[in-house]
Amino acid sequence: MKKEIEIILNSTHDAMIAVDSKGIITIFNRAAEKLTKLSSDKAMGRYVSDVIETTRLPYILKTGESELNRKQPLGDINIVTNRMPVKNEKGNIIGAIAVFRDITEILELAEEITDLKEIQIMLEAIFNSTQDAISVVDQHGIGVLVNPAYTRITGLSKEDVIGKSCLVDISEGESIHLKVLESKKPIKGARIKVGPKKKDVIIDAAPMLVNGELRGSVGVIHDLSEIKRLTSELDEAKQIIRKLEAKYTFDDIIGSDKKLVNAIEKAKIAAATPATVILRGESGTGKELFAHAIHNASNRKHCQFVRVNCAAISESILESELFGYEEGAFTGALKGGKKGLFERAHGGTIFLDEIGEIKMSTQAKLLRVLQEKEIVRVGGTKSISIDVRILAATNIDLEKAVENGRFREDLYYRLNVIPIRIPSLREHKKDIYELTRHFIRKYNQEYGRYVTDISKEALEILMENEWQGNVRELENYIGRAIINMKFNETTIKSYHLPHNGERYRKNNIESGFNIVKNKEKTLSLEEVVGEVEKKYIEQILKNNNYNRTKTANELKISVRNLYYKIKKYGIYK
Ligand SMILES: Nc1ncnc2c1ncn2[C@@H]1O[C@H](COP(=O)(O)OP(=O)(O)OP(=O)(O)O)[C@@H](O)[C@H]1O
Repeated sequence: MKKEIEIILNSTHDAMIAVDSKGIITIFNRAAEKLTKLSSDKAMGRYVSDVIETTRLPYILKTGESELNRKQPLGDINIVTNRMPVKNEKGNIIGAIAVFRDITEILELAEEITDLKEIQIMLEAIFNSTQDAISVVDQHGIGVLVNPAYTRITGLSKEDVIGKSCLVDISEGESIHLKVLESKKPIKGARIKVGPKKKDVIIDAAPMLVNGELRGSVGVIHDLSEIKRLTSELDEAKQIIRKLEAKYTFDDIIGSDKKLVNAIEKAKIAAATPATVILRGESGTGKELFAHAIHNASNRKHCQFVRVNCAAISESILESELFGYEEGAFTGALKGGKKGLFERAHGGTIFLDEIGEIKMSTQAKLLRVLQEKEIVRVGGTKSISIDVRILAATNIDLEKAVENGRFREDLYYRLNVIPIRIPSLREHKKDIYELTRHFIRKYNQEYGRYVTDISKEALEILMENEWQGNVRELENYIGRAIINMKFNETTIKSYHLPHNGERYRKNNIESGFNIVKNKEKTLSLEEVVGEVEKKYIEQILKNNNYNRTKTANELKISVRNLYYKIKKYGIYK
């Protein structure tokens, strides 16, 4: 029997030490040897505290109390111990026993579990807060996980998809999850429609492989309307940036007619001086093109070129845009104030387009800049000196505006240092062929076409046109003609030329009502008026080849009001 007990004691992983009533060691098993690194020969028959200090067995002998699950370090390991007295039938203490176990590994495991829990919490936070929807399915294509963004984008809740086939959320297109599960390969940029609202989305999906075994598929769903919105914001930003750099030079001005060449020669001379230049001419004649060329031929070409469309910015903010403002100048003013465009153009050129549209009080401030070469920020008192070359442009009769008291005479003279009149296209029709070929080359690049020329008959039609919208109108006209051509056609023929004006005009109001008629739900009166107004403005702008002054005149509204509406409705050329 003694032998059997010995085998049991030595085969358990728990270390065991027993003592008699005097504290002399009577049991010291293999696990105890391993743990204490002592052989049982050296331990057996000795007083326990002489062998190991930490057993506390003498204390148990004395008090007769048990100590259970006590955790403590032992050398460089951690142990958990149970200690208890051994009593006879009468209840007298005849010995004590200590059973202990190495829990270092368990503690390390627990630490790892805590780390894993933290990672899990972090992943959950990312999963729940990302703007992109995430959907996870198992290897059979059954939904297992979706995040809140998934519900926001698709309109489907967890309950709608979890435990269900991955086909439930698709309203148009194929299941990308199924394709991934089938091919075990990732798919990028797939476009489908999801949910009851048929949301347009782009999906990137990848297989989940654990040790090479397919366990499911994870899909990230991007809201396409959001991407479209961001792209259009980016386009807008690019438009603004484009306006901040002068990209044309005199080489980009096409034409050899004497009137145009005279204007170019005058502009080249002006470019070599620091003098203020005013560019006069109808809309679309190339005033901005000339302004770019003058800047790029001047010694300021390496500094900023800032273009300000004085008609496009509302009167109330034009001043603060031009001259900047001090902190607290008005409600909504930025902390620390803001630099104006004149300060930003310091060392460079400012191009004040549509200068005839600015109100009298701003004209007074502008005069000061021209006279004193300094500005005062809105809400400020300090003068800031600036070194900016001024180029201005207008298509209105400034002399008449002076006569009517709408434009300051002193400012007129200050601006009129070097006036350059750019001829209307009617005055240099001879250049139409050269310009047409120039625009053909431009659109070939833009549209990836191989148009080489224009036929004699088509050119004759161009020569007969009045070109109220000048070179801009011709440019758009050629663009539309090229769109009308088949891909294998290389010469613009008369039948490619768009029919102008009247035909479109007749249909304007009708097409305006059609948009309203075709709507699925009943729109509010304001929405209907807005839709028709937008469509109508777009049409008239198109008829006038985007000549804003002419469009405003036809619509009988101010140019500024037209700019406001163009911005409000997001009308782009
Ligand atoms: N001589 C020319 N050679 C080549 N392109 C030209 C020429 N004149 C005008 N253009 C082109 O015609 C379009 C209109 O020109 P631009 O914007 O300079 O006119 P603008 O007189 O400033 O018009 P607006 O008064 O309406 O602002 C531009 O795309 C410009 O590049």
